[in-house]
Amino acid sequence: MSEAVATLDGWYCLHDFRAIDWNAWKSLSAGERARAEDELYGLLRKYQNVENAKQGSTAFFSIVGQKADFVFMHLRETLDELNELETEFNKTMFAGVTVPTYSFVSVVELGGYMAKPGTDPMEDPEILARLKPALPKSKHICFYPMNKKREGSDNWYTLPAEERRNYLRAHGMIGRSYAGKIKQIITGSIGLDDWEWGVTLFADDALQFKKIVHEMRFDEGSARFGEFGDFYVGNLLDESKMAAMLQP
Ligand code: VOV
Repeated sequence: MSEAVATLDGWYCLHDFRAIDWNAWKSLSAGERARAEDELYGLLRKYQNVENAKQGSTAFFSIVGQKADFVFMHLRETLDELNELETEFNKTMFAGVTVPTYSFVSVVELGGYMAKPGTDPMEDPEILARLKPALPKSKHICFYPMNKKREGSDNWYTLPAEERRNYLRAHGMIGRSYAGKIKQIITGSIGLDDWEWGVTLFADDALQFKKIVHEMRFDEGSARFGEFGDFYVGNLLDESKMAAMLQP
């Protein structure tokens, strides 16, 4: 049996994708729409307060294309809190005109492959900050789930740990060349959802998503072992942008 890597795990994560039922939204009266928006913006402010108190973080982005209209990416200490957030939103009037399209449950993860021997990573403030991060307010988001292949000789999980470490070192070198252009949050979902990881990228220039994913496809670790789900890409939302989007 190959040696399993010890992961470092941080905040739990829920990606909650919704579509807006535009006919239902337009059929509400002006008063009902105003109440629904007030309730939504009240929640956004509540999420911001949680982030200010460093008890979690929430990213709110529109989604381009037909897979969804917007996403909440929530990070919280416990799965219970994520459940409460979901239910709280579902009870709002605004949620009544949305349709859930996809969700992904995971936990912020750092692999132990690059761990420095003899040190306790949980004592390192830089690592703790990466496990419980404030989500970037970049202009764009890109999310996709992925697996590492388990087929015949291309089985990530039967590779010796040293070989996996070498692949990830090469992967990290490519990643580092995007410093300042892309921030990545890797969340682990083995045992939590239908894929093994969620990859969430943030950038001010959306073209950098295409560039990094393209470049990584040629890296042997991704070329041999990477399997990818649907891609979601979108733009940063706030109260005023959402209000403009919801203008009937
Ligand atoms: C934006 C840049 C960027 C950077 C700097 C970066 C660096 C690193 C390092 C150093 C490490 C190893 C962690 C450890 O062990 O300490 C990882 C780990 C990982 N990555 Fe990554 N990654 C990036 C970006 C980045 C992207 C764009 C993708 C998607 C891959 C693609 O083909 O589309 C990805 C995936 C992952 C995954 C799924 C893991 C976990 C693998 C495992 O088996 O555990 N990642 N990643």
